[in-house]
Amino acid sequence: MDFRFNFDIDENENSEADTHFLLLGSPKCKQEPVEQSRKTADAGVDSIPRPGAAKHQDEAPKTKHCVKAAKEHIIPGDLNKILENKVMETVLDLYHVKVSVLEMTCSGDADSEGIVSKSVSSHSDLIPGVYEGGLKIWECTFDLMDYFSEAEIQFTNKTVLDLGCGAGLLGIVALKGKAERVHFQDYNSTVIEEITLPNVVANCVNEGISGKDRKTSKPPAKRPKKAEGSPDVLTKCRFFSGEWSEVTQLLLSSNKPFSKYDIILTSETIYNPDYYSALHDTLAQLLDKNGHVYLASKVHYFGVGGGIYLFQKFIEERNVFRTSIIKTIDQGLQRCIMEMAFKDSS
Ligand SMILES: C[S@@+](CC[C@H](N)C(=O)[O-])C[C@H]1O[C@@H](n2cnc3c(N)ncnc32)[C@H](O)[C@@H]1O
Repeated sequence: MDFRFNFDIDENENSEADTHFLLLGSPKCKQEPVEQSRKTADAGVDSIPRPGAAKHQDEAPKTKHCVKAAKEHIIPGDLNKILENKVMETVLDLYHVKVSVLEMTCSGDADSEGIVSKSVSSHSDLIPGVYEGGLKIWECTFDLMDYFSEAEIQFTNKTVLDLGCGAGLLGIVALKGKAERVHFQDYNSTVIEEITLPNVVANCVNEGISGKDRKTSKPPAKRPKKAEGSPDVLTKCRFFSGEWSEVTQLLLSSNKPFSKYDIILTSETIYNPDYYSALHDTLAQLLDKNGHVYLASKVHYFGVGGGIYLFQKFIEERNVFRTSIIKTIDQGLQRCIMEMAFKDSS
């Protein structure tokens, strides 16, 4: 699969994105004098470099940056609404929304962030701080799915987070593996509403698409069958959008009971070193003390700068987690699967 990066957003485009966010009123925009920025930069969890923040604080006397606020997405009562107008295709026996059709049909309220049109018009799969790639299924998702089968990873009765979920296939596999709870997080609310939630419903709700269709992947079902009956599986799920530190705060401060995750799954989320601090702190705050993170990544993201060894070094310097590379995939761009657990876990 060919991916397009766009990390050279010109000033106008960036400010347009910020204005757009302001008009929507969803993300919080903070304006900090440089001294304040420096203070928070030394302060650990709150010092997270936010998507959209200037890379080098010294170059920006005042940093105005938008933080994509966290939101929990309420699952609509009428599940058929979620599948309405969706064209699905299959991969590895899983159904997912066909993005090329979504690109032609999704606008207005359905794409209030404007990320579908921005991604198409900029020919880009990543627009930092605006769109973080969740409309597409990235190849390391499949590496991680293969690894689950090979290593016989058990999800039964586990609490699982699919972090940076995009299509949500990893969380869907965990749901099918009888996880007790699965939460899905993506940066973009459009991704959660137009991709992740429909995929969960199509794959998991009362066989939203019939088991018969599922076995014959040719031709793929274009439209999911109606979701019928009690959507028990959805009572196990929660869906969140927003920047990682904001989602963490929302989960930890919410009135709803929250227990930490036994397993956090995350694929292709370490391409941008600016986000490492936020990602590290999110994992540290949300993982159960005996939990495991399974992270899949390319060895290096050309043009962006991140990669598995850079992230591993970052993690080791923080001295909270132990890491091990448990699989290397050598076809095409080299890719890896890394496992993480707390240093002091049993
Ligand atoms: C390249 S996509 C990968 C999507 C999916 N995991 C896959 O493998 O197909 C990266 C994902 O990480 C999430 N992400 C990246 N940076 C983020 C940030 N700073 N805060 C929250 N989510 C972020 C986005 O939601 C996005 O879906």
